[in-house]
Amino acid sequence: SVPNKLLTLVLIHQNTRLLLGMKKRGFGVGRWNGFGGKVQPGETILEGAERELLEESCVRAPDMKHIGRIDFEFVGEPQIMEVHVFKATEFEGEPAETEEMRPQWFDVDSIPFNTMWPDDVLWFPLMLKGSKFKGYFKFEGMDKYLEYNLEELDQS
Ligand SMILES: NNC(=O)c1cnc2ccc(F)cc2c1N
Repeated sequence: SVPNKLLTLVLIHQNTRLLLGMKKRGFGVGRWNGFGGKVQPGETILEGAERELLEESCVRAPDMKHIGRIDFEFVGEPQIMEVHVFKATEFEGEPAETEEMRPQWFDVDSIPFNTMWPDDVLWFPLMLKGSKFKGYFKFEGMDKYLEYNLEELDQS
């Protein structure tokens, strides 16, 4: 009974384009991803998301909204990774490369799923269409999930 590890993930979705970053080091290195990371003690999940977005991409997105939560379990690890997903449409500044991330715009019809986490292809459509969602994936290693569930939540 270990408390979940709180993480954030921010996607900037502007009309037909999506901002992703190539992770240059650390967890998920070599994959295109949204921006985010660990929530620090004393900050809210939203504050953590805003901080990580700025640190990793050099932009701010004051209109970001919480759109989902996905819990990731890894076989053999007691701590569940609780990822809170946020989406923004507006941003301030210019996306710029940092030590962590190389940002790039992708058309929503050509998202590079083959160089992303394998679960993204399942829930990105929900994120792109504006649904709220809750998911769970059990991973064995970094490239394969053994089980999952994913549900769209009522907006009402
Ligand atoms: N954009 N997708 C993610 O950020 C993502 C996807 N899958 C994961 C699976 C296990 C994990 F620990 C983290 C992620 C994750 N951050």
